[in-house]
This record gives sequence, structure tokens and C-alpha cells, in this order.
Amino acid sequence: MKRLIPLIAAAVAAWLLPYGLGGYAIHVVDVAIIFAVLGIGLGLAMGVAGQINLAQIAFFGVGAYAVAILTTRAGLGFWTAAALALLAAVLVGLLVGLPALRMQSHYLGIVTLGLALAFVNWITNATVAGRAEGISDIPVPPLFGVDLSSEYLFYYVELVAFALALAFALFLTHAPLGRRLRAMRDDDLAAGALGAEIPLLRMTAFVLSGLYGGIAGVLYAGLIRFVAPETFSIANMFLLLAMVIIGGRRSILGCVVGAVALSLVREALLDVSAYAQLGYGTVVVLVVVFAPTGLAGLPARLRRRRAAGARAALGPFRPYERADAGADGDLLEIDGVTMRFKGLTALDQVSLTITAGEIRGVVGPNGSGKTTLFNVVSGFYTPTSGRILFRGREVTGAAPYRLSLLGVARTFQNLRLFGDLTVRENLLVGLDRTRTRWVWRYVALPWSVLGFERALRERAGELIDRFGLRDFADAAPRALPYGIQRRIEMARAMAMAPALLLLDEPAAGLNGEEVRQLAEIVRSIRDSGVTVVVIEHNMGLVMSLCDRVTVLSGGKVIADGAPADVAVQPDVVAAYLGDSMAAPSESAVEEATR
Ligand SMILES: Nc1ncnc2c1ncn2[C@@H]1O[C@H](COP(=O)(O)OP(=O)(O)OP(=O)(O)O)[C@@H](O)[C@H]1O
Repeated sequence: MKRLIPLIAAAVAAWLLPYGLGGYAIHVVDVAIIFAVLGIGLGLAMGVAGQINLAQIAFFGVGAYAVAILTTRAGLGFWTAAALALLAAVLVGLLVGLPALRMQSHYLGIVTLGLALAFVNWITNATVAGRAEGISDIPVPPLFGVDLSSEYLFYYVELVAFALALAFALFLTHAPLGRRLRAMRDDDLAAGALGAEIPLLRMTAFVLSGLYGGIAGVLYAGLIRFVAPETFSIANMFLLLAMVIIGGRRSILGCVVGAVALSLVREALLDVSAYAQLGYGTVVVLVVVFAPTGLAGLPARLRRRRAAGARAALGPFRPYERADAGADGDLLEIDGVTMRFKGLTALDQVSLTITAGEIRGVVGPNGSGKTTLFNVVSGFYTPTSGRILFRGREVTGAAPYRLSLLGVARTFQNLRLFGDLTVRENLLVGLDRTRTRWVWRYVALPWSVLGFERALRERAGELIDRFGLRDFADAAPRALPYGIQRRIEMARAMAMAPALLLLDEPAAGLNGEEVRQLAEIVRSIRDSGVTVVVIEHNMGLVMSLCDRVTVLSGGKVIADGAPADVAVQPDVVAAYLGDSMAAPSESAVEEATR
């Protein structure tokens, strides 16, 4: 109920607003709402999904021009034209999203800007689009006899459309899809390894942007009933960008506040518009430098600062239940895999088999190809030659998300936690095992998404307790000590309920006690029925933990067997281990397990 009160108050205030406004003021408000819808679309692509999109103004234009052309040239009714205009904007969103499959960051910025320029060029020169003069005489949208040529009445149409658009955007960003989009923004490699279909997610971001641009375009056509190229100019794209950056692109409400505020400021500064552009530019630079998360991000920044000071401790790990009968047979077969990078052969005809239920160590000197082996197995690289079979099924070259959904989980040597997601959200990304095509439910069955989210949160709570992370559940991981981050990464990998867990140097940076706890956790994971492969430089840990050890040197397997046997093989000793492993292995074991 407490939450409903501000919502009801806002709705009543919005409903009453036109009563206090003059004719020009209501026009300004109507335009501000359109920019707010555009801002939400841009925020979804740029802020939430991290896809630079300078074509938002073109999506807006496609929506508005499609209505204009279809009503005045093809004689369609306003709402039929509006539906087709939304479809057109979504399709253009898909088209503009295509380059995002291959390129990111500033390259994507340049390409989307190019596409926006191409659109302006087209509408300025095409006869069907009315060239520089634009298209006038767009019909008044009919609505059960309500006269929508009145800007006061059109305000209510906009208000309903805006409320729905805002509610849907907020719902998306707080649901599993939004979390995945944010995870992709933070680290697309890690998100892929956790089951996110990166190409489809990028397209989804642009489709959403297109849809919101289209809605804004339809509203604009209905309100102004005239379209001309200057409305969709690059200058206005930058104004839109300024709105979203100042408001806070990562927050949907921030985008709305920025859009409305700057629309009003723009009106106030109409007489000095030449200087106003300069002013927006300066404010944007100041915001980017001093408050990169915009106005909306300020409260969170302050809160986080306070949270960092709080005292919190890692709890004990609660072991998994033992699986009754462990699986047997070969889980992973690597068959003659070679991986070449230009002139360098990182893996050379590597063959090895991982049996279900074992803990396998992979050791070797720096640069011997261990991480490359993991990258090949988890789908980051497609091997130059050779085959990989997982549970008897060929998975050579399969995308990371596919392997993740099949049951391969991994951690990273240099920790790849999603820095802007909380610890709980990091685990939730791992727990979400759905495919992106599941997104139709967001439109058709939104309540089923809410139920799914509740179930995920319950399981996240259990995982947080099991890994002793209760005190940090709602903190940002990057503020936490290294040992805790490693524990979170392990929990996130286990959230995927994998059959095979690949751990890349899990003990790096840990102290003696943390290494002991790590060994306990890995054993418990194995006892629960998960097969573990661990790359490690800490020989004591390898000797005590692993059932078998594979030694790589120069990209080749030079030994494979029980730790004690491998440690004394002369070529292993010669290649890399020397006396660090062969002689004092027992004392090292003691040290690691003490
Ligand atoms: N994407 C890449 N492009 C070019 N060379 C690469 C790439 N990835 C790895 N290599 C090269 O392949 C070789 C093996 O690297 P890899 O990271 O697999 O070794 P490693 O055994 O994991 O080493 P470390 O113990 O230092 O992590 C190195 O010479 C490395 O420079």
C-alpha cells in the first residue's frame, strides 16, 4: 500500500495537470512526453544493454514518417498506419542492430550515426517523404468521437501511452531479461559463459529501442500532424543523448526525468538557442566527468559509499548433499585439438578424457596453453582442428551460451564478476537457464515472468546461504576483498547446476586459510556429482585435491596420471616443475590443507 500512494498521487497530478496550463504550455508538455518515450528507448539500449545507439532519432523519424506517408499517400486510417509504423520502426531497429553483432563501442556509435544520417538524407531528398518541405495534412487520429485535434485531449492519449511504455520498461529491467542485458553490458564474455545468447540479446536491445522510437513517432505524427526533416536531425539526436546522460542512462526513471527537464529547459532557452547547444554540451561533459551515472545515479553512489564502510564477514560454506551414485563414464573428450593464433600454436594435438565424478588438475608453465584449453572447451574459441565431445555429443565450436545450457560452467583467472550488479544479481544471472526466445512471455504472460523471478530469488537466497555470502548479498562485488570475489564466482558458476565445472586458477590471490576452504568447497562440489577440472599453480593444492593431473607444456600434453606418479616423471620435472613439485610435495600438501 505504501508503494501505491506515491503512484496514485502521481497519476492524479498527471491527470489534473492540463487544468492549470495554457495552450502553449500544454503543447510543451505534450512534446516533453514524446521525448520521454524516446529517452526510455535510448536508455534501454544504451544504459541497460550498453549498446551505443545514435540512431534513436531515426527510429522516431521512421515512426512519424510511416504514419505520414501511409495516411496521406496510401490513404490508410491513422491507427492502421500507426500499427504499421510501429512494425516499420521495429524492423529498422533490427536492421540497425545488425552491425552490433560484429562491432561494439565507438565503432557501433559511428555506424549507427551513419545510419541516422542516411535516414535524414533520404527524407530530405525522397519525393514520397515530401523532401525538405515535409508532409502536412496528417489526419487527426479518430477516437470514439473525442476530438484529438485539441492538444489538451491528446495529452491524455499520450499519458496512457507513456504510462504503459514506462511500466513495460520498468518491468523488463527488473525481470530476468533486464538483468541479462545489464550483465551483457558489464561483461559480455562472462554473460555468454553464463547462458546469455549475446547476439540475440543485442538485437533485442535495438528492437526495444526501435519500438519506443516508433511509439514516440506515432504520437508526434498525431500531435503535430506535420513532419519535416529538421525534427529528426543529428542535432536533436545529441539533444536526446544529453537528456539521457544528464538524467542517468542506467535508470529508466532517470531517462524520463532528463528528457522532461531538458525539454522544458529547451523551451525556456528558445531565444538563445545558439548558446543553449553550447550549454547542453558543457553540462553533458560535466556530468560525464563528475557523475557518470547521471542525476538518477547519485543516491546509489552515496549509498554504496556508506555500505563499503560496514563490517561484514564471509560465513562458513555449507556442504552439498552427497550424490548417492556418482555418474560414471567419460564426460568430456578432447580429441586431437589444435589451436593456432596466427603464427603461434597454443594447443598442439591435445587429447584428454575427463571421467565423470573426478577432480582433474591441469598444470603447466605460464603460456603452456591451459587457459586456451578452457576457452576452447567453453566455446570462446573454435579450435583450428580436432573435436570436443561433451556427454558423447560433439560440441566443437558451439557458442558459450549453448555449452552453458548443456552443463559446462567456468570461472575466470582474472575474475569476471558483473561489477554493476549486486552479488545476488550475479547469482541470479547464473540461475536463469532460459533461452532468449522466452521473451515472448514478457508481452503475452507477464505474470508468469513474475512467478519465475520469485522462484529464482528463492534459489538465489539458498545459494547465498550455502556459500556464506549473506553479509554481502546486496553489495557490489567490486568493492569486496579478492577472496570473497573468488567465492562469489564459484557460487555463480554453481548456480548453473553444471555437470562440468572448469576452475581457472581458483586459488590465485588467496591466503592459506582461504585455500583450505577452497579445497573443502571443491571436494563437496565433486561429492554432489559435479565433475571438476582445475587449472592451478598452487602445487600443494593440486597434489592434495586432484584425482588425476594433466601436464601441458608448449601446448602439448606431456604427462597424465595420478599426481604422485606424474610429479616424478623426468620430462615433467625437466619441462617445468623442477623441484617445486617432485621433491617436497608432501610438505606442500600439508601447508595447503592445514
Ligand atoms: N586470443 C589469443 N590471441 C593470440 N595468442 C593467444 C591468445 N590466447 C592465448 N594466446 C597465446 O597462447 C599461449 C597460451 O596461452 P594460455 O593463456 O593458454 O597459457 P596458460 O598456460 O593459461 O598461461 P598462464 O599460466 O600464464 O595463465 C600464450 O603464448 C598466449 O600468448
